[in-house]
Amino acid sequence: DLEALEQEGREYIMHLDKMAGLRKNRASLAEWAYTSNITKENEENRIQVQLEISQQEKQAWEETKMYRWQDFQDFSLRRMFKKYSQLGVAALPNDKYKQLMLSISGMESNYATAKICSYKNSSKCDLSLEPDLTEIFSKSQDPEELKYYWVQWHKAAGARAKQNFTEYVQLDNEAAKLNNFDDVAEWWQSEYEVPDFEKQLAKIWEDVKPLYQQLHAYVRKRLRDKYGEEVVSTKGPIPAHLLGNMWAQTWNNIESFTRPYPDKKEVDITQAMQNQNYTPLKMFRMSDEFFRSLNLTAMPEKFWKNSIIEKPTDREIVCHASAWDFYDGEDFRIKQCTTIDYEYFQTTHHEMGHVQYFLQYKDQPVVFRDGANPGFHEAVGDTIALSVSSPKHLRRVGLTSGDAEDEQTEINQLYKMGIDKIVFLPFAYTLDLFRYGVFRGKTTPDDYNCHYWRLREELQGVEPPVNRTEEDFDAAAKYHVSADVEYARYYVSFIVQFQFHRALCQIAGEYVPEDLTKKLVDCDIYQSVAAGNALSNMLKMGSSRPWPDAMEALTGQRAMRADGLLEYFRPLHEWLQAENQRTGEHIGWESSKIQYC
Ligand SMILES: C=C(C[SeH])C(=O)N1CCC[C@H]1C(=O)O
Ligand SMILES: [Zn+2]
Repeated sequence: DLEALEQEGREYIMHLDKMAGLRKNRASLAEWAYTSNITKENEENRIQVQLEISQQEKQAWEETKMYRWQDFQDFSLRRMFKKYSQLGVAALPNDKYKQLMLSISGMESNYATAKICSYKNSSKCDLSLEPDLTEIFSKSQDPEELKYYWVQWHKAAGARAKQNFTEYVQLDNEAAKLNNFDDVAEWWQSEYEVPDFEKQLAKIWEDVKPLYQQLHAYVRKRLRDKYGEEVVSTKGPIPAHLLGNMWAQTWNNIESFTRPYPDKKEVDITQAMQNQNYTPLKMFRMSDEFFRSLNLTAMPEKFWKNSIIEKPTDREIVCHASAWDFYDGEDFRIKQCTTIDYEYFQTTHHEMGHVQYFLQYKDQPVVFRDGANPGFHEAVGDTIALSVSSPKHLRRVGLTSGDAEDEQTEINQLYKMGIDKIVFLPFAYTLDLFRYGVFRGKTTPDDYNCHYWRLREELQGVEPPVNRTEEDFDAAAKYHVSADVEYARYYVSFIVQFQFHRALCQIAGEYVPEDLTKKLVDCDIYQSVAAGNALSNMLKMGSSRPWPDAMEALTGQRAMRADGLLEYFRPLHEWLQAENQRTGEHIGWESSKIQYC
């Protein structure tokens, strides 16, 4: 009878889940070995292990299909079977699977090991993206120097990846079809378990665009004031190399000379950290202490032993920050090439947020040890960082001296947060709108670059510093495109983190709507056990329930909405509208004069 069949199914899937945990542990160890020591041998070993594991997964998948799990009564049991019924890339025949793995690791190792020659000394050709080019982009205010490094990096990391990328698209789409998806775009979107995901992304952009356009207009004016009309036009897009970041995805590095009230005290966290001899380990200890202050879980012993928090000098590694779950309930790691600056202070909290999520759901079945959706996993650390970057918290930890919270200081603070959080949204939206078009075949290899820049101009209002051709492939100059990492997760994260932050601040008694002594911009949930417990209740669920259930557990809302972000930035939005009115700055941008199609 059905009861007995269901019980048999339960015993089968729990055993399968334990085996899956061992496979994922083995796969993670092989991938860690490769990305923390990039050698041909470690690459071959990683691919060999992935191949063996894909055989075992294929075997298990054949057995799982035999069960009539759709008729089972138990919701969680059905959900486990549903997840195990999707084989993934292992559905490819061996030779194609291997080819796909080679094309992705070819792009990723090219990105991680690319070296650029110095602008000032053409015989010095050992500059890496991290920390060298990142530091130059954070400090240089020489448009010619920035243009040189922008062009060199996009040649080395972008153009050189075009062949591998074209192969990867072909093979990954074949894998998608073997999993009953039309293409990889549909496969990626299925992770969000809502039928109208792409429409939701568009709706959020519609809600945020007016605020973005005001901020874009203000920044363009301040950049034109500094670099002149020849370099920054009055009504055109902003040249992408002048925004302090290789991909123009966050603009924090131009805060010092664009902030609204320059005569208010400079809040240079990077300088303060360096003056106080911060070390990478201190940054990690401070982040761990914040999580513990919320009654969340301390980083386990193995974390401190196995993590890599500084760039090694004796080998090549993948520097792009990452957090790792080894699926054995005790081995969790972070790998990043920490530098002592505000940006990496944020990144450290971001990565620790991933590990905290791992710790909170570690007693779930392996198949549920995942974010409620990929955006949730990206939002945990950032939500904590919203408290850490508040003036109140920075004063608490001694990174800024006291300054009365007057209106001008508050606008400067919201501006600092806005050139991080608001400007990121059109960038993130572009990256996956571009790849959706590629996977759907609307964008072919002959128009990769044209379509990429058309989207970046239309949504972000930026333009390349020089003309582009189809010899270039600028999208792959961004880690996630070269590493086959979906990016809509960050777009979702930058929206839901404000919904999480607002809920946690209310629980902590730090935010009371309409109470001017309890403003959202000043909220710091540090040491609030009540907030920590509410966050823990959501994180413990992992992916065991559809994400609207998880979101409702913490915020009472079941939908992803821009209202949290818009509420947080409302005073800035009003200020920008008045300021752009005062200066008569053109809102929006006319088409670029740079050739790229
Ligand atoms: C820090 C990570 C590792 Se999940 C990252 O890739 N992030 C964090 C924010 C956006 C995105 C990026 O750097 O492009
Ligand atoms: Zn992340």
